[in-house]
Amino acid sequence: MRLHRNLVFAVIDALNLIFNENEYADKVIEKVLRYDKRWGARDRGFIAETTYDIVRWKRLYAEIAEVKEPYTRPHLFRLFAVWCVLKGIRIPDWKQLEGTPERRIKGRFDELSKIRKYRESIPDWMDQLGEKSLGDKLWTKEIAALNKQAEVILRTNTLKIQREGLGTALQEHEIETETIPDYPYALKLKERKNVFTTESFKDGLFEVQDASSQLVAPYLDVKPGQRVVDACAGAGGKTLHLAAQMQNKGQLIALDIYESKLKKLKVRARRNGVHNVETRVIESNKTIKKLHNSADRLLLDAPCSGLGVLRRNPDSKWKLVPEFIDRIMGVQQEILQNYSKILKKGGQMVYATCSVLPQENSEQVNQFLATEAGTEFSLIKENKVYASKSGYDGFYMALLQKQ
Ligand SMILES: C[S@@+](CC[C@H](N)C(=O)[O-])C[C@H]1O[C@@H](n2cnc3c(N)ncnc32)[C@H](O)[C@@H]1O
Repeated sequence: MRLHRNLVFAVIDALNLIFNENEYADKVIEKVLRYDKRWGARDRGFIAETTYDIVRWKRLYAEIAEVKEPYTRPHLFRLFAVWCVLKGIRIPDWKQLEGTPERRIKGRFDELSKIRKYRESIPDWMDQLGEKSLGDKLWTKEIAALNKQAEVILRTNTLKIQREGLGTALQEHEIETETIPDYPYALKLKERKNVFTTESFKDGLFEVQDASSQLVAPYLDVKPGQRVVDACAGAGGKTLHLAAQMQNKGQLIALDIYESKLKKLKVRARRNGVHNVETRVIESNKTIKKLHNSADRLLLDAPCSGLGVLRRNPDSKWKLVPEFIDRIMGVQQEILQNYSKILKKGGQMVYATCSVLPQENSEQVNQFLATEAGTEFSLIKENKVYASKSGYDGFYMALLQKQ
């Protein structure tokens, strides 16, 4: 691979913003990709993938390169040099990369790879928490799987097209896909491509949604004509799936505490041809009270640590702190206790997270069932989805019924 100076400089700029200015990786990549309109798909792919790679392996690379935060530009070039050597890319004769100690880098890599927190490039606290929560064997496998680059998975919008038709439509844009057994709406891209510029996307024929996330809406078993509440709807990834499962019939109420997210949901709903969704911002407990005892189905896609989706958000490894997980666990229990009142008698709800930690998942459900609010509920089934077993994101979902 021949390295192009302007692309590498864009990567260095991106790393500076992510590591030193604490900006979000996805936003930074959007920003640097706007530097030069002439860059083609391969150039853009190089910038995005190299930046994500170095973000993912920050701790390991920094240990190898012997650099500490805040990183100066020469430090960032040293991280980049480690990336080149470990990828087997010839170091160009640029002055920023002069004297790269290739053999030492390989030696340090072999040595550090024996220790999980370096090999998997994670903070000490995360390694300890993962091991304590999942046990040594499962955590070792899980964190390795969570460090793999996520494939691009699409969810067919069955309100507009069936999966086979979507595959054919994408082929016309030279996008090759394959189905995934046991995921009835999913198409996996055979090769990473930008799907957002296709007519099929603009026409709302699909959404980009990980395979594990596609399990959540069907778990709630919604029916056309029901009254369904999605209480932590965000920008609506699962709301749109619920609407498709309801065949656009019935009432779907999408709630969130952030209006900005619900605005995005409305744009996506229009594109998807979803007509049965109404958004409401949760301004106070009054918004919830008005809905008490009214829903046939309720989705609680709770805010969480996001430990199950590290493949797609590797910068979370450096932005997450244990105090956030402690705080969000309190919010999860409050959501279970307060929002479960939205369900009618006989109604069903799904509590879901994109975390693999039992304390955010089954332990929250058990704790809820042991409280007064939980006495009316029983657990029907739960699914603990591990990246190391499924090959997709880590997720949790529990189906509960109100007596
Ligand atoms: C896991 S995300 C939802 C993702 C979304 N359901 C999707 O499929 O795209 C959790 C959402 O909960 C929202 N949230 C956080 N605290 C909340 C609360 N107390 N009540 C309702 N929603 C909350 C966040 O704004 C965020 O959008």
